[in-house]
This record gives sequence, structure tokens and C-alpha cells, in this order.
Amino acid sequence: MATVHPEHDLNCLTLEELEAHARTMMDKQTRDYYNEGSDSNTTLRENTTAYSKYRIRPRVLRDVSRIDSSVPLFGHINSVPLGVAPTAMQRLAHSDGELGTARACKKAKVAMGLSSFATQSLEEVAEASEGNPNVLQLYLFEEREHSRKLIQRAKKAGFKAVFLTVDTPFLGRRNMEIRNQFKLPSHLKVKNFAEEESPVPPEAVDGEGDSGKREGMRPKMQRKASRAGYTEGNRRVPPSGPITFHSHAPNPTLCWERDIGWLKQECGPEMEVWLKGIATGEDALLAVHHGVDGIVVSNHGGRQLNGAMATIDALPEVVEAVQGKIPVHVDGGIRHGTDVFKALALGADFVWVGRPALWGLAYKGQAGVELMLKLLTDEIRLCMSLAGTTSVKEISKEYLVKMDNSGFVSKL
Ligand SMILES: Cc1cc2nc3c(=O)[nH]c(=O)nc-3n(C[C@H](O)[C@H](O)[C@H](O)COP(=O)(O)O)c2cc1C
Ligand SMILES: CC(C)CC(=O)C(=O)O
Repeated sequence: MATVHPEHDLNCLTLEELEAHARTMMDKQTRDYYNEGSDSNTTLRENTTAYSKYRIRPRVLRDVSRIDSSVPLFGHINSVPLGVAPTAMQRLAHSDGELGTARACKKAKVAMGLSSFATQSLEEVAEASEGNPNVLQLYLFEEREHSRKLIQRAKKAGFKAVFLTVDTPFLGRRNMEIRNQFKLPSHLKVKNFAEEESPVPPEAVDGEGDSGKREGMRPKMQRKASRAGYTEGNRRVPPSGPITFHSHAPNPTLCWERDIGWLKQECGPEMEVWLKGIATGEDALLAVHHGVDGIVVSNHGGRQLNGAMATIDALPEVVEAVQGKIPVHVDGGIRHGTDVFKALALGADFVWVGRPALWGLAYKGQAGVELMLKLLTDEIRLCMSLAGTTSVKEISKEYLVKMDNSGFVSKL
């Protein structure tokens, strides 16, 4: 007699299957925008494949009948050491959009990062989260007033922290996005910026089209960028006109001395300030020096500097530099519970997943994100028990070995 597993979606038992279903459910522009990395996608690929050089050393004959996979985060208990990373424009995937993600995170008791460039407002997301902790991802604009308003709103709505994205002085070159002439469909809006902040000028800079600070732009794009007020000969001027992600998200002027202090002051005691996009021990030390509350080792899901290290390879030097002074999180390429275990064993306190939530949304809206979180939660808990660990704090590098190219295994 066949075993019945009523709690499973038999069409979708892994994130790989979820990705495959999602592919068939998104239009080409959305699929390409979500899934691609920058340039030739080397870093995008290595973010996932780099995990396979680590293998787990399981311990046995320990009572693993009770597993506690929870961790504290922002004064709450997170059910697993995993959250949903901020990704822009989630209503492209499904009309549930960011509200669907927020409700799924609330149900699974995991934190959610909300992109500044969300298609539902931060207040709506806070309401849907019903007290589940959220983080606002911030692109700190050159026009500070917009950012100041956003920070104040996040504070009022109860967001626990701001994740300042620091790996986007310019946007990476995403070729499919350029080829598809990516454009936010007219029924969707970036909802965190009021209409009066995004007046559409007569030339209409074709929505989210080509209007921005992307290195290697074609001449036509350059003309549009300059119409949007970005360059005047050799003199740089801050972008003006409608707030689009191409024009406003990247900010090449950001720097340690001026901007981190400003942000800490704006966030006050109510919201923590974290840096998202740290990839070296040197910058991790500077982050500690500048008094931030935590860092996320990230390369933006392989969408920024192609050829940068996979995040799991950058993690150990960051952990070594920080010496436990502030929490270290990591994202990029995490697709299995065993990846989460490996990241924790290498010293991360917590991990975030980006694209898997978008695939979940595309598959079945909120229910698809719930499914994705359930798959990963089950895998994390199973991995912990099969490795002989009953709580997250037990997971250490004693549980890992590293293989070199010739298959030689060494303890860490
Ligand atoms: C479609 C897409 C949109 C993203 N939007 C943002 C964003 O608005 N802000 C940000 O800091 N990171 C953004 N990211 C990066 C994610 O926060 C995260 O670093 C990355 O997705 C992790 O890699 P993973 O997708 O392999 O899990 C985006 C990533 C993707 C794939
Ligand atoms: C608003 C954006 C620049 C979104 C983003 O970070 C991305 O597409 O990688």
C-alpha cells in the first residue's frame, strides 16, 4: 500500500522543483529579471555551487528526538535561522506580492526584508505582518529628504531595522534586463514613494526603462540619463524626476564617514542599522568600527560585481574579522537546509533567501511562499537531527569538512 503524505505538495518537493514550476508561470521579462545575475553570471552560479565543496560530518547516538531550530532575532523568536531577503517588485510574480510574502513569513515565524522598491507600501506590509518582525532594505538616495521620510515611516510602522544596501554604487550589468527593455507594467507602482515624489515628466522616461546610472549604457540611454538630471558634462548632479530603480537606487557617493553616522542618527534607538553587501574582512572591521548593529555578507545574489567571491567563500574572513562583536548574516545561493547548516557551521548567525520566495510567489502566491518556507524548515530540522545537533548554537565547524579540487578532504 502506498504511503500517503497529506502534508506534502507532491508536485513540488524541493526548491529545484519550485524553481521549475515558477519558470513556467512567469512572463519572460519577469523570469529574466528575477533569475539573472550580472554579466556572464559566474558569481550567480558560484553562490550555489560553492556550497558543494563543504560536506557534513554527522555525529550519531545522540538523542535527537527534540530539535530546537529557533533563534532570537530583533527581540523575537524566529522559528529557523532563516529569513526572506528583500527583493524588489514582488507583484510582478503574483498579485499577492509583498503582502503575500509578509503573511507567509508571519505564519512561518520568520523575518522578512522589504525592498525600498516594493509594489506594496511599507505600512501595508507592516499591517499584514501583524507584529512579525520586518526589516526595511534601504537604498540611501542622494536626495536625502526621500530617504529621511522613508526611515521615519518605517520607524512609525514598527520596522525593527534598516538594512542599508552597500553594494550598489552603480547597478550591475544585467544583459537580459537590457535586452528585454525591462519596464514595470503600468498597473504596478513602486508604492513606497508617493505620487508627488514620482511625477512623470512629459518625456516619460519610459517607466522603469533605460533612465539611469548603469555603466556601459548605450548612447540613447545616456541621453535619457542626462535628461533625468544625472550628468552634465563632467559635473555630477543628483538624479531628479521620477523615482525609478534605475535612476535612484544606485548611489556612487555613499561613504563610511558621512553616511553611516547620518543613518544611525536618523534611525535613532528605535531601529537597528545593518549593512547589506559586505564581502571582505576589511569592510567588516570598518562596519564594527562605525558602530553598525550587524552585517549581511552578500553579493546581491550575483547581480552586482560578477567575478566576486561566492558568499559562502567570503563568509569565513568576515566572521574571523568580526570576532563575534556584531552578528553576521549571509545570503546568496541558499537552496537547501544543508546549505543553511553549512553557513551556520562556518560562523553565520542567520541566513536569508531571495529568489526562492519569488519562485514561491510565482507558483501559488502566498501559499507558494508558505510552501517554500516549509520545505526549507523541514530540511533544516532534518539536517540538524541527522547531523546530531539539537539546537542551533551547537552547529559549529566541527561538523564540516572542506574538499579541494582533487577531492581531498580536510577538517576545518
Ligand atoms: C529580483 C531581485 C530583486 C532584488 N532586489 C533587491 C533590492 O531591492 N534591494 C536589495 O538590497 N537587494 C535586492 N536583491 C538581492 C537580495 O536581497 C539578496 O541579496 C539575494 O537575492 C540573495 O541571493 P539569492 O536570490 O540567491 O537567495 C534582489 C535580488 C533579486 C533576485
Ligand atoms: C530596485 C532594485 C535596484 C532592485 C535590485 O536590487 C535588483 O534588481 O537587484
